[in-house]
Amino acid sequence: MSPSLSAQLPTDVQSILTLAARSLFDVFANASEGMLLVDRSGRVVWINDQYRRYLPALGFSKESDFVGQPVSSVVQNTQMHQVIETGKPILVDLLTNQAGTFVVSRFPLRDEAGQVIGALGVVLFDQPQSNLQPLMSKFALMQRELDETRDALAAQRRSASGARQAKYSFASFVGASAAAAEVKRQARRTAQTHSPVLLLGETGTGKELLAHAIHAASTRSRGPLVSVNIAAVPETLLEAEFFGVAPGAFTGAERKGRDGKFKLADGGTLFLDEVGDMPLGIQAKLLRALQEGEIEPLGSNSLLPVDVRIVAATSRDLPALVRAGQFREDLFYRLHVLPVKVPALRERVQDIPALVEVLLEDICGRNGQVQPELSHEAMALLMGQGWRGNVRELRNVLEQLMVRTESAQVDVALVRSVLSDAGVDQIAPPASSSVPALPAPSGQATAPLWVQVAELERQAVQAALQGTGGNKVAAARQLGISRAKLYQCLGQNG
Ligand SMILES: Nc1ncnc2c1ncn2[C@@H]1O[C@H](COP(=O)(O)OP(=O)(O)OP(=O)(O)O)[C@@H](O)[C@H]1O
Repeated sequence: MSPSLSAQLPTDVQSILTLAARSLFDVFANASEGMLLVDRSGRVVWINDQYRRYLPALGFSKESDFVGQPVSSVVQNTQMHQVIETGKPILVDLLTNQAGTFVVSRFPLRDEAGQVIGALGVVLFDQPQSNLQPLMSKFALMQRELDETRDALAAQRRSASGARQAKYSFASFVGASAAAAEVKRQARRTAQTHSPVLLLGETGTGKELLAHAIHAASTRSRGPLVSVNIAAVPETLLEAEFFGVAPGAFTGAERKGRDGKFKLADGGTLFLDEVGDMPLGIQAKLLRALQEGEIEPLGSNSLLPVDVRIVAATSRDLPALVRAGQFREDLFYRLHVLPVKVPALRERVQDIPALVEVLLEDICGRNGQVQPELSHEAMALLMGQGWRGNVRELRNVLEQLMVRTESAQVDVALVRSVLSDAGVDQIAPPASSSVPALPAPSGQATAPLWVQVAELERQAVQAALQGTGGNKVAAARQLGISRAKLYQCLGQNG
């Protein structure tokens, strides 16, 4: 039967709205899985028949024990009080409690004057896993695709910008000498804090390696590690490199804007290599970024918060630069919170055999070469050098050695020839009959540690003395110890 003409919509708006509200309520009441009403104070005043079946699961056997109670004490994780407080509906939400997981809607109820006088809760679905399965799996798929795309984009950005995960850990820092152990101990301690770290040491001593290791051992290890070699970036480009460029600030390639290293390192570590080479103008801006935790991209008038941990390194004498007015004193103190002095290779000659072993393994592995042995004299000669370029210079010499040898053993003559061609300054060329300062034979491994250490020290001092023709001052300097310590190592009292 078609609807009769008399069954038409009322003509005044108020009546239409009242009708619409009642109809909607009826639709919800019949099609939903349950409804509950609370008053202004959040007390349950009514539930419908469908809702009643959840009472046992909520821990109530009688409706009269449930109705009349504050909703937050009878329905775990309810958000009805939030709707009453804010007057805003929560159109779709997931509610999980001891009765299960539900898709729910919550609406404020208002009086004539617009005052919130209560709220209506509707259970739309009580088995979202099965009811909403197609929707949920589509959502999960899209979410997964979004995550994968985000990861791929972040990886692309990282490789394009120099941001990456740490390449080295503390285990990569080869050396068991007292000096090496001490620098590792200090660097490890800095990894546990959030303050800036300042790595001080000559070129090639492993400052960058330690910066990676500090990042890898810190709570930021999952974040990016971004490096800037300040000496390698022209002064005019440094500001954009650090702080980025706002869209539209420039024309051409920069039109779209670009993130700076600070932004790229957000949540991670920014390694500032050669910080002593930073121009004064940028120093002021860097100081502000460190103090305020905010940066201002070029051409933008707004400040961007960034959360970056700074590890800086320099081979220059920063206090001297401060005295000469080339480095800001306030920035120096800001960076000098956790200074770590990285020893020169000549201060830890005992580590040279282990370094040679690791570096040769790497070089030969890359070239597909069989790793040769170095004769004792050849090793002693390497241990007697000044190594102004430190581990990097040692590696270069070993690479050249590998190019020039085909034999299973490298002898002292070849090492001498490579050193002289490479222009390595021979601070202490040992006599060909020298006794190399090599680790104690394994037969001594059962002796108490202090005996073995003392023996190693004695051998190192003797090798250095032979290299300096008996000059104790030169030998002590070469070993990085005092003259008194040198005598002590020889078992003499100076
Ligand atoms: N203790 C070490 N163990 C193993 N390899 C090392 C060690 N120290 C340095 N190296 C290697 O020596 C090379 C130079 O090290 P790195 O770049 O970290 O030095 P740096 O002090 O940062 O130098 P620069 O100041 O010139 O930038 C790298 O190949 C590094 O892996």
